[in-house]
Amino acid sequence: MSARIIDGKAVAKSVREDVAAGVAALEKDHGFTPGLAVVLVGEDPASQVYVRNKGIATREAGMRSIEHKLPADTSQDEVIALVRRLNGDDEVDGILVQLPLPGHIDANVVINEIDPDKDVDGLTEVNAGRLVLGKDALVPCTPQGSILLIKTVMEDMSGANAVVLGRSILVGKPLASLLLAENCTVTTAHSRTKDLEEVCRGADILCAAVGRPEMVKGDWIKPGAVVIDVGINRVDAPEKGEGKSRLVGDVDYDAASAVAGAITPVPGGVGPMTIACLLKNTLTAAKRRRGL
Ligand SMILES: Nc1nc(=O)c2c([nH]1)NC[C@@H]1CN(c3ccc(C(=O)N[C@@H](CCC(=O)O)C(=O)O)cc3)C=[N+]21
Repeated sequence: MSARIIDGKAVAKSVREDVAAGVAALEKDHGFTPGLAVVLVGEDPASQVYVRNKGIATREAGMRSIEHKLPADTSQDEVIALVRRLNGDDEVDGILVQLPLPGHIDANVVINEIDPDKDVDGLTEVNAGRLVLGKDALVPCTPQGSILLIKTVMEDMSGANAVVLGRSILVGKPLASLLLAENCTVTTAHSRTKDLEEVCRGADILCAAVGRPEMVKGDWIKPGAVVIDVGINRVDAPEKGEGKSRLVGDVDYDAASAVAGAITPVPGGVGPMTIACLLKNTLTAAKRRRGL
């Protein structure tokens, strides 16, 4: 059997179209346009690409993109001062501080300065608390996108065994909370988990978010399972030529897709959903801030 391929790019496109329609409706009915502020500190090339892509996607959805690029030696206090200014700026509905930050800046401190109602990454303590308590949170984008992808192939997750591989603050922990909210029986597995392969083999929904290239093998997967590969790892690809690289997930895709019922590819799976959900959160934040 060969797994159904979950087309993250296509689902992301449809989410972005919905957001664009929502933005247009806000303009028409209420006369305002949501704005997303992105803060980038330093010149990390990968981060520059992400920030550029976010700006393009934001404008494509009809929203305003406000970009703040600060030099690598900007002090933590200066970054905090900027975040506070954006908190107080009524034209700004969402704030994203691009991670990672340079080593001399404590990301935790900076992130928690963001007004929780503008925290479109869902990374503040307030939004993490809201998520766990089942209140209206701004939900972290990658886990939110993962849930949307599962829903395209599974109508009802109720009672399903969901295994999340990885316990990061960005993905693993919030994803486990979201799966629980969908009435799954949730196991969070990690580097200390005993009999990891056996735990994975019990999963009706297996989400891999560990950042280890192709760690999950085909025989770890229950036949027919839904496999969500959150990993984006760049590995050498000498077969493509000297010095070339390619992207792989945390799952051995070829082996897994022979066993799974449905699977997300890398690239083209969860990645595109992250940006789509960022736009979705920005629209949500803009509406909630105005009591709509
Ligand atoms: N505050 C903050 N929020 C973030 O959400 C955040 C961040 N910092 N720092 C960096 C990571 C990384 N990230 C990605 C988003 C989309 C793709 C994506 O669309 N990837 C494409 C492939 C892109 C390629 O070809 O390189 C795909 O998987 O198909 C990847 C990675 C968001 N991040």
